[in-house]
Amino acid sequence: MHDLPLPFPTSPILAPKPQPSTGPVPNWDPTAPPHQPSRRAHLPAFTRPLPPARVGPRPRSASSPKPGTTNAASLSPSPSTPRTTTRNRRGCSTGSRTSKRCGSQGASGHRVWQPGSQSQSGPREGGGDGDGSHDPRRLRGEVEAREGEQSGGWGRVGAGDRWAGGEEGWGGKGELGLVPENVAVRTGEDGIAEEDGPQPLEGPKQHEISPDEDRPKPPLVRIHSECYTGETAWSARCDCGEQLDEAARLMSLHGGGVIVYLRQEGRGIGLSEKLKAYNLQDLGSDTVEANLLLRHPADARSYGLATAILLDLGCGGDQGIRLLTNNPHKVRAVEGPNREVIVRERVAMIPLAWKHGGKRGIHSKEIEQYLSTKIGKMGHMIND
Ligand SMILES: Nc1nc2c(ncn2[C@@H]2O[C@H](COP(=O)(O)OP(=O)(O)OP(=O)(O)O)[C@@H](O)[C@H]2O)c(=O)[nH]1
Repeated sequence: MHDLPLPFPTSPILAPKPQPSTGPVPNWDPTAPPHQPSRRAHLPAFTRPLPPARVGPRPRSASSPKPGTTNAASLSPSPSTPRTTTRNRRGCSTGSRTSKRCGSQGASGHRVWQPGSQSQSGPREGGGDGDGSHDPRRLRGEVEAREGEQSGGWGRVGAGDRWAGGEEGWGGKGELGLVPENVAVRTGEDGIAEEDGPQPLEGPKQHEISPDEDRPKPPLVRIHSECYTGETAWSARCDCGEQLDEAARLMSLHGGGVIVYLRQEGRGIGLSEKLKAYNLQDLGSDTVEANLLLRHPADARSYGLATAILLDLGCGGDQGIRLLTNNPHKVRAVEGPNREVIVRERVAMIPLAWKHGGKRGIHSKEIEQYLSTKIGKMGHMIND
């Protein structure tokens, strides 16, 4: 049977790509109006549909979806938040691009918190990195090109989940963790959730209303670069693992957010080259010098994919985002040349050891050198 293009995004896992037609379509009705494939049918399927919610049973209310249609109820920021997007039998979201809001359930079927309305902002004059890598049309192509490479998919983070791309683990060139209020974060001796950690379900209100404005704050966003050594092995050479957990913790306390996980290990040079750089650092080079000695740029990353992902989630427009970072280049890069995504606020990621006088977080000679090189040579702003 011929597969007509679907009017909603499909997961590469669940749905085969439509094959080009080689002949007349069986049962084709010549009197029927020509099929107009929707624009969405040709857009990349960034995400795969949510697995069944794992945050425990929820009482079914009269407005609960019927079996066969699902939505991300467990990620719903507020019981009063209208949920209009449902899924068809394939589990695909039927939400439309135009109605999508950053944080609302989007094309992927994921729900990320996003308050308020938004409109598209006009282009920014003379903005951007100037290297052309953030042209949204190019970004879209970049995502499409990478779609084929995706080995896993997208995941959300729910209670009990760690930072993995859903059930199949890491995958793809960029991954997304959607952080609901009941996110699980690491706790322990140096844990970050002990003192003022997330308060599941009974936690803070999902929509933070600032006193002087009646509209909610822009969503928190973390664009995180892969760091196997820091996040998985908890190396004391960098604070990457701490930053990832801290981002999740902050989002869990402040109504959710978006984590875009980019597979740009070692600032884009890859794990094996980063390990070579570590050897050079042991011989006295700093992180920048080590990269240069290995004939790599000091920072080989790009953020065009992150911009495209945020746009796909509806994070473009006037409301903007609050970006968790100390890296000014990241702020500029993620906005794109025409300021497709507006960073309204930079939220500093202060090392826990600095915040807590060395009582918490990572402390080592290496990390102090690592941080001082970031400040001195890469312009990072590690302050509030
Ligand atoms: N080449 C290299 N990469 C490193 C080193 N230490 C950590 N990384 C990588 O650096 C990336 C994290 O980037 P950072 O520069 O620490 O931080 P950032 O993302 O630019 O800035 P923040 O948003 O403030 O965290 C990850 O991909 C790590 O794997 C190192 O010594 N050498």
